[in-house]
Amino acid sequence: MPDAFIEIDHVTFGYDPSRKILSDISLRFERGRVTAILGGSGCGKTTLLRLIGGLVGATSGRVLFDGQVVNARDKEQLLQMRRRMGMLFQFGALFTDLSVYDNVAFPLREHTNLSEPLIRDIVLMKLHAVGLRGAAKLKISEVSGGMARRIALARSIALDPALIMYDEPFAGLDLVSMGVTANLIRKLNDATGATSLLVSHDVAKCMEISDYAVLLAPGGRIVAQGTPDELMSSRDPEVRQFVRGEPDGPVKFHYPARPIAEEYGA
Ligand SMILES: Nc1ncnc2c1ncn2[C@@H]1O[C@H](COP(=O)(O)OP(=O)(O)OP(=O)(O)O)[C@@H](O)[C@H]1O
Repeated sequence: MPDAFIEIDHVTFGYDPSRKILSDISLRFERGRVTAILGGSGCGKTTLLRLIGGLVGATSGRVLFDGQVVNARDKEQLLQMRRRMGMLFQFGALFTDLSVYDNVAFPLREHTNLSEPLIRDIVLMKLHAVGLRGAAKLKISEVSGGMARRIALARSIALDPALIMYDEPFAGLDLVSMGVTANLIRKLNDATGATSLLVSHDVAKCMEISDYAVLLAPGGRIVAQGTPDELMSSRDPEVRQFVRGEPDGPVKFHYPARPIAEEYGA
C-alpha cells in the first residue's frame, strides 16, 4: 500500500445536520504527490480541504494527517498541525497596507522566534522561489493580480509546510500568470518534498501538473480517481463529460422541470 500522507477514512460531513455535503467518503493522498480534486460547483471540494485543515470537524469518520487524527476540537493539536500546512485559500487576502516583504515575513514573525536577520534570509529565499525577490519593497496595492497570487504562495510556504493546499489558485488569472502559477505549484512541491492538494475548475491545467486526480460529484460522491492519463482516457460518460467540458451528458444542462408543453398549458 503506498504511503498516504493524508487519509480520509469513511468521512461524513454536513454544515447543517439535515444536509450531507460529504457522505462516507474514503480517500488517500500520497506523500510527495500533487493531487487535483476536481468536480462541479458545490460538490464539497473546499469542504474537503477545510476538514483536512481542521477548520471543520467530520460528523463521522476520521481525517488523518501524517498518521495523526485531525481533531477540530483540540485547538493545541490543530495549531501544531497547521504549522505544517500551507493553505492558499480562495480570496486568501494579503495585508494591503504591508509591503510584499512584510506579508511573507508575517507567518515567520507570528509562529517562530527566529531573529530578524534569519527571517530576512528566509523571506528573500521564498520570494526568489516565486520570482519576486526584486519586488520585496513594493506595497500590495502596487502589484498585479498574478503577482499577488505568487506573493500569497510565497507566504504559504514561508514555514516550509509538509502539506500545501491550494483552493482555486488560478481563478481570475490571465493565461500567462496561470501558466506561471501552475509551474510554480509543481516546482515548489518537488523542490520542498511537500505533498500538494489542488482544488480547481481548470481541468486542463490541473491535469498538466498533477500526479493524480480525484473527481467528485454532488454529495461528495467519488466518480473516479487515477492518473491524469487514466481520467482523460476514461470511457465513463460522467468522467468524459467533466474532463472534456461537454455541456450535456449524465449531468444534465436543464434543471429538472415539467415538459415545456405542459408549462405553457398546451
Ligand atoms: N460555511 C458554510 N455553511 C453552510 N454551508 C456551506 C458552507 N460552506 C459551504 N457550504 C455549502 O456546502 C456545499 C459544498 O461547498 P464547497 O465550497 O465545499 O463546494 P466546492 O466543490 O468547493 O464548490 P466551488 O467549486 O463552487 O467552490 C455547497 O452547497 C455550499 O453552499
